[in-house]
Amino acid sequence: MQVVNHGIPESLMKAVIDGTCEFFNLPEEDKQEFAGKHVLDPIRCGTSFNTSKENAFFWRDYLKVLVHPRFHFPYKPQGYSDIVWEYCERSRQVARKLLGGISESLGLEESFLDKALDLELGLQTFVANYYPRCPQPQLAMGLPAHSDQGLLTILINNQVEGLQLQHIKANGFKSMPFNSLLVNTADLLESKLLKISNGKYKSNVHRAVVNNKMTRISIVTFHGPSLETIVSPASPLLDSDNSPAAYGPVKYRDYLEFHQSNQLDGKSCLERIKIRKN
Ligand SMILES: O=C(O)CCC(=O)C(=O)O
Ligand SMILES: [Fe+2]
Repeated sequence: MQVVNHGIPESLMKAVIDGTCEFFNLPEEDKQEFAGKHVLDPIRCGTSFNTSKENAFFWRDYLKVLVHPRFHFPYKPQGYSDIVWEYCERSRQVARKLLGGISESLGLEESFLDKALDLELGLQTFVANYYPRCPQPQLAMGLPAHSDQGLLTILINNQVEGLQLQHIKANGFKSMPFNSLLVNTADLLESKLLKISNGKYKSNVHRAVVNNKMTRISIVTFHGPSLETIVSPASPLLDSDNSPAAYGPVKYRDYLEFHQSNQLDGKSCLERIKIRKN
């Protein structure tokens, strides 16, 4: 979905994009300091998605940082951290407001998901994606088709087209307009609500393509429950005969670790927690 009137100033979004551009233009040895080793390290930057598992790399550099409940961030370039802190605060407010609306749309109290998923201590991850100009874009991919982990993701970019959403009916991918705040519904929202809400909140599958004219930057904030939350279908919505649980309970920390340690491949992680019927 696209969100307008979200209250995040355009100047702040632009400052985040500019700071990101400066970060990726730092000398390689400066960025190495933030490389990180484990998928749950608070600051990690690198290339592709998971180079230890991939044979061919994606045309993408990234910076991934855990920004809530504790804010971490690289200390350079100067001023980048303060700008991102402000942006993350505001995007988290937008995400919580949207999750309140989603709760209500399912006939639950506005605060239902907030309380059930402990969003006060919710994990928020900031990801900056940097896709350099690519001489042969038809031979490369920025990020392959995937669904996001977490509940909701909020995305902005530097006004360069590249994000494509999968359209089941059209049997293909369609480009998204590039000038709005884009919200993707992510895996845990599906696991909590699929079937129960008649598929109203499926996690959407998307990918990022590259081009040969301009570098593309996207900023994605992932909003999830607290790491210790056990996510399972919302009990007020379950009815053991008509709407049985479609997904098994999973601790968010385990799901996140699993998602980040594998290759990006459609919804394969969500499939792992699906309850199979014999
Ligand atoms: O760059 C984009 O538009 C998509 C990024 C994305 O899907 C992600 O970081 O999960
Ligand atoms: Fe994504």
